[in-house]
Amino acid sequence: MAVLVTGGAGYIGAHAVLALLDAGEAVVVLDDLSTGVRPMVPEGVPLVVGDVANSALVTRVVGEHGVKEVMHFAAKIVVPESVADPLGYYDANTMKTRALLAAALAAGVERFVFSSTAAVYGEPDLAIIDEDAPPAPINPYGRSKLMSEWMIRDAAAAHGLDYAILRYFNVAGADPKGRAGQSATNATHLIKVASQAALGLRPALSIYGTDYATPDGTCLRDYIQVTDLADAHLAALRNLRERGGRHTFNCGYGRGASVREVVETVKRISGIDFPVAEAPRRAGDPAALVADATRIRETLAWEPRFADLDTIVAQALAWERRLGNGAEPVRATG
Ligand SMILES: NC(=O)c1ccc[n+]([C@@H]2O[C@H](COP(=O)([O-])OP(=O)(O)OC[C@H]3O[C@@H](n4cnc5c(N)ncnc54)[C@H](O)[C@@H]3O)[C@@H](O)[C@H]2O)c1
Ligand SMILES: O=c1ccn([C@@H]2O[C@H](COP(=O)(O)OP(=O)(O)O[C@H]3O[C@H](CO)[C@@H](O)[C@H](O)[C@H]3O)[C@@H](O)[C@H]2O)c(=O)[nH]1
Repeated sequence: MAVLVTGGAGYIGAHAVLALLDAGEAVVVLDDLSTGVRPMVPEGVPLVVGDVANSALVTRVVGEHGVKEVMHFAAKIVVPESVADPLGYYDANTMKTRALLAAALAAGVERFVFSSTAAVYGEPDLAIIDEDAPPAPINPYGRSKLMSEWMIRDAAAAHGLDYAILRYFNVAGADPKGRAGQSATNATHLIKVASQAALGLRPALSIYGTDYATPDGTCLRDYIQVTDLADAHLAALRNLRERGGRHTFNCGYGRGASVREVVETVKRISGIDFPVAEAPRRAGDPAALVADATRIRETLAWEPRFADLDTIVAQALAWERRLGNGAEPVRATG
């Protein structure tokens, strides 16, 4: 009986695959390789190249691998792209999740773990957000994910599915053993971009907005290390197996770091003083997004192992060095 991981050749999905393998679970990956890369799927793990909306394919994979559980990571994830191409995002994230859900339910899947996002909260009044805060996404990406959450809840109520919706805050860092990391070439995430600037792979870094109502004027984010996040998925799955249920969990640490703090940390850890420019605000950026993570800690007994920003940055730099050297990601052995 294998866990079906959609998007398992992508950044977070690949780390979830490693966490599952490390825990002795069988895994099958379904990925269309639109942003994911084949070498991120460890040796020995079946990779089915295809679309999550291909119902016949999903039915076949579920049947052939005895799948009862799905972790659904596959999505488009770039916020500005979602503003430029909203219908593309509703198709990729909302409609394809609907198709996957329908095929999975019809094929007998019992448990579903879904990648949602802090973007469902929009621009919250409160700096620290718990799961009961009213969702109010401010861009098509966040709305495409919120609609998926609603579909999962409704389908679960009608068809008896157990689920965990995980709302990630800002995901960063890399596998501590160096087996995986953020490999996308056009990534826009701050820690990735700053690491590339430190290694000379980008000429400079721009800080978007220095006039926010935050202690140093730059945005605050709750950066969660990707292996800790993968562990949270495993804990959520085990909880569903043991107790069933329907859950929504914030995934973060409950503390914010400013853009300036992140930039200073990357400079200090790398020992490289790369050029930094102050630029206007980026459209759609809330001033602060910090998770109240009480629920996931209490319900799943989830204990982060890599919550320190220095550690996260060191991992991101190590991974970037490896990619900068032209090396392919290592094929992990699990
Ligand atoms: N990176 C973050 O900070 C962040 C924050 C919140 C939520 N998320 C969510 O986490 C999930 C994973 O994000 P990521 O950062 O690993 O992105 P990613 O782009 O690295 O991974 C997405 C993977 O899904 C695959 N994929 C996309 N559409 C597909 C389809 N129709 N069929 C099959 N495969 C498909 C891609 O090839 C890729 O391997 C997404 O659902 C994203 O919305 C990410
Ligand atoms: O070159 C850069 C890149 C980013 N930032 C700033 O850094 C902060 C973090 O930005 P980024 O790393 O792009 O993440 P977010 O825009 O916060 O969004 C991420 O985190 C969200 C959850 O909090 C997820 O929904 C999104 O998918 C994910 O991209 C923001 O204030 C940006 O303005 C800069 O100043 N310069």
